[in-house]
Amino acid sequence: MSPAKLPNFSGGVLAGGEGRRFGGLDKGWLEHAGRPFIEITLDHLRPLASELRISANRHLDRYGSLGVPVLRDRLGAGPLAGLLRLLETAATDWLLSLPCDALALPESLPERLFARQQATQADIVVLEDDDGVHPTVSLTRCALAPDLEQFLLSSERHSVKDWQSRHRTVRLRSDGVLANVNDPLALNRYAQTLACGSPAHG
Ligand SMILES: Nc1nc2c(ncn2[C@@H]2O[C@H](COP(=O)(O)OP(=O)(O)OP(=O)(O)O)[C@@H](O)[C@H]2O)c(=O)[nH]1
Repeated sequence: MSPAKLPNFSGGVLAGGEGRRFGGLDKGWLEHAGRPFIEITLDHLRPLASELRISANRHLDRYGSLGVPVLRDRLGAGPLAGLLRLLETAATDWLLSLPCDALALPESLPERLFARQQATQADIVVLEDDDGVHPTVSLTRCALAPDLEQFLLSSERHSVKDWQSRHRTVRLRSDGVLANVNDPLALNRYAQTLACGSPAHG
């Protein structure tokens, strides 16, 4: 699918986590190559999405200074809480979500997610690579927002995979690099592989 044929979609960056593996730092504001993670991640979506939003729970003014609406969680915990806010306020039928530490993405990811959705008529498409499934790198039908709200109200475990498994969810096998850096080791490894000229899985 060419960029010109992409359906309208909403781009959402999940940046509301506690960043425990980074010592509690706000991951969106960590830097790689002199740029905050949040800016690098937004750039993946900026040229293609019809609207962009950030889901965050601290440093709201700072996130707001990026010129993108910022949504604070209202219900639930973990990435699903952010996903709910992004889904229920989207002005489009589809949400493409990314974690705020998505420093590198497989090429043409939006086109490939939509192509997989159209081929399968799934409600959710999640990215999978050699490291496993990445539930927050996904395309989700926004009409699922009321179901997600019910799920958050009724379940104790707020696992993204558990919620996605209630719906027609398919995987998109990645044939490229996804660098989402969850801890300092992964960030160092990513920086080193870039310095050697060959980005590797993060
Ligand atoms: N809005 C929102 N986003 C969240 C929440 N928890 C995690 N996220 C985001 O979801 C994505 C995946 O989260 P994780 O990497 O599993 O968790 P994290 O809190 O960022 O990091 P750790 O504390 O080290 O596990 C990240 O981009 C987080 O910022 C939350 O409670 N609310």
